[in-house]
Amino acid sequence: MVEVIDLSKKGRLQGVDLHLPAGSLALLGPNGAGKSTLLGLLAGRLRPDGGVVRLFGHPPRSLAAARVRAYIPQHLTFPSTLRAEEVLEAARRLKGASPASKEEAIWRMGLQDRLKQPVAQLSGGWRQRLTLAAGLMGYPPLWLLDEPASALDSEGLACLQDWLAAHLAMGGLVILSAHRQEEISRLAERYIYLENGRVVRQGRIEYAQEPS
Ligand SMILES: Nc1ncnc2c1ncn2[C@@H]1O[C@H](COP(=O)(O)OP(=O)(O)OP(=O)(O)O)[C@@H](O)[C@H]1O
Repeated sequence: MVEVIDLSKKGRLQGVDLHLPAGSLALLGPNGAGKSTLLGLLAGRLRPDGGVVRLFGHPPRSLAAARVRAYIPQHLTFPSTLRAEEVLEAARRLKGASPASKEEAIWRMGLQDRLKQPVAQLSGGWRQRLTLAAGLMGYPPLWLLDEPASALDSEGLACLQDWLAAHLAMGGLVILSAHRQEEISRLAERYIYLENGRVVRQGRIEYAQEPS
């Protein structure tokens, strides 16, 4: 459950309210509307100037909130000399996830044939798949994803869509930002539309497709 009441960040976000018991929510809006700011506040990376956030009852900067949340920012870099498999193993240890969770993350994002490659040699889309596999491994209940699909090809998007659907089927919660209509309709059930840091409309996404 995500609860947000009158959340503000000076010059970037104003008076945002959210009540999300489960399901997936897309943050929409033009460049600079405040989507990443809202995700950063939920992720505990930014301090609000006003308002309240509770993630499963926990304040976002608490350890308890960190345990229930995966946050994948727009630009995440790994040491370029590490191989993909080393990144995934480091993520597994950091999270205390099981080897089976790591294996699932690898096949969910179709990374089986890329494991030996150094991060520096991966294309942008494959790096994004690696980032998602490392970040979402072990199914923390809340996924906060900043433009998770912008670098993905259609196969990568299908991988993410299937994984996200499995997560939602288990009662998980996803908040993500997106621009392309294809991503929005395949990844989210509801949306809020931000302009100049304010929610100007919200509703259901009408043409959400079944996962492949
Ligand atoms: N570190 C920062 N310090 C101050 N203002 C910032 C900072 N980062 C972003 N902003 C401002 O906050 C506002 C919201 O930016 P934000 O990155 O949240 O928008 P966005 O909707 O995610 O945009 P995009 O679609 O381009 O990713 C913009 O006016 C931006 O210039």
